[in-house]
Amino acid sequence: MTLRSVAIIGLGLLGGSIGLAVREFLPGVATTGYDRDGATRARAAERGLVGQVCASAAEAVREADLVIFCVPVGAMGEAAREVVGSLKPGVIVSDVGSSKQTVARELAEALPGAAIIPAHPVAGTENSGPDAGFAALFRNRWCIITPPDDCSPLQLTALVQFWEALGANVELMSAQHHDLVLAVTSHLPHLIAYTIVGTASDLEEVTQGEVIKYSAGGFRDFTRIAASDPTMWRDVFLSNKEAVLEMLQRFTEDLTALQRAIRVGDGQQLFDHFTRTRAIRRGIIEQGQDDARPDFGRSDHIS
Ligand SMILES: NC(=O)c1ccc[n+]([C@@H]2O[C@H](COP(=O)([O-])OP(=O)(O)OC[C@H]3O[C@@H](n4cnc5c(N)ncnc54)[C@H](O)[C@@H]3O)[C@@H](O)[C@H]2O)c1
Ligand SMILES: O=C(O)C(=O)C[C@]1(C(=O)O)C=C[C@@H](O)C=C1
Repeated sequence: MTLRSVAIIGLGLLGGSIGLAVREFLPGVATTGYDRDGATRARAAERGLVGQVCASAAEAVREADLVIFCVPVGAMGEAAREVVGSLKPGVIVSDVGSSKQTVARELAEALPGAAIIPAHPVAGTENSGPDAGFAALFRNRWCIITPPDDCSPLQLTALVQFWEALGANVELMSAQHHDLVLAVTSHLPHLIAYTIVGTASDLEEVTQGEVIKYSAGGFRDFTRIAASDPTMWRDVFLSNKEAVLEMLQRFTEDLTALQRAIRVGDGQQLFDHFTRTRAIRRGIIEQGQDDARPDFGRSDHIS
C-alpha cells in the first residue's frame, strides 16, 4: 500500500518533527495537520511543519492514508473522538505516545472498527511545542510498533516503511512488553531526575544557593531531563502506573542495598556495582546508540 497523504494531529515536538521529516525524506507525501491551540497552528504554518494547517482535526484527516496522533497520552481519546466519521476507508490510525497499552485502548474505544497500529519513536528532547521539532529527530533512533493481533500485514508494512524512511530502526513488540521496558529505560529515569532536582532545589535555602551554583556535570544532566514537559510526563506516569510502580519498587530495593553498602563501608560492593554500570554505558556507545541528536535540538546547547 502506498501512503500519499499523512495527517498529523498535535503539532508540537513530535508532530512537527514528523512533518519536517516527511517533507525532507518523503517529498512525494502530502501532509496536513491540526493542533487544538491556535497559536501553535499559526506557528506551525509559519515554520511549514506540514503542507496544510487545518482549522479542525476532521478536516485534517479527510484525505489521509495515515493519521498520527501526536498529543499527550492523556489527550489521545479526546483527540481521536474529533475525527469520528471523517476517516477515509482503509486509513491507518497510529500515534507516538510514550506508553502503549492505555493509548491503544483509548484509540480503539474512540474509533471502533478503525485499523489502529500504535507506535512509539524512542526519540525526543526536553523541549516541546511547535518550535522544538526538527527533521533529524528520528535518525538512528528506535521506533517501537505494537501491532494488535488482527493487524493487516499490508498496513503494518506501510507503517514500518514510513518510519524507516524517516530514519528510524523499527522493532515490533507487544504493548505490554513495551510498557514494562520503557518504564525502566525512560519513565523511571525521568521520575528520578524530577525528584533529585526538586530535592536539590528544596535544599537551596539551607545551602544558600550553592546547590545550583556548583552544579556541574552530573546534576546538570539531571536538570535537562527534569526540564521535560510537565503535561506529557504527568500523563505518562498516570497511564503506565503499574509498570512504573513495579520498577520503582525494584529500584528502591537496589538503592537501599547501595545505601547499606555505604553505611557498613562495603567498598567492594560499591566498586563492583560501579564497574558493572560503567561497562553498560560503554556498551551503549560502542553500539552507536549514543545521542545522535543535532545540537540545535537541545536546550543545553542553546543558552
Ligand atoms: N517529548 C518527547 O521526548 C517524546 C518522545 C517520544 C514520544 N513522545 C510522545 O509524543 C506525544 C507528543 O509529545 P510532544 O513532546 O510532541 O508534546 P508537545 O507538547 O510538544 O506537543 C503536543 C501538542 O498536542 C496538542 N494537543 C493537545 N491536546 C490536543 C487535542 N485534543 N487535539 C489536538 N491537539 C492537541 C498541544 O497543543 C501540543 O501542541 C506524547 O504522547 C508523548 O508521550 C514524546
Ligand atoms: O532525550 C530525551 O530528552 C528523552 O527523554 C527522550 C525520551 C527518552 O526517555 O528516551 C523521552 C520520552 C519518550 O517517550 C522517548 C524518548
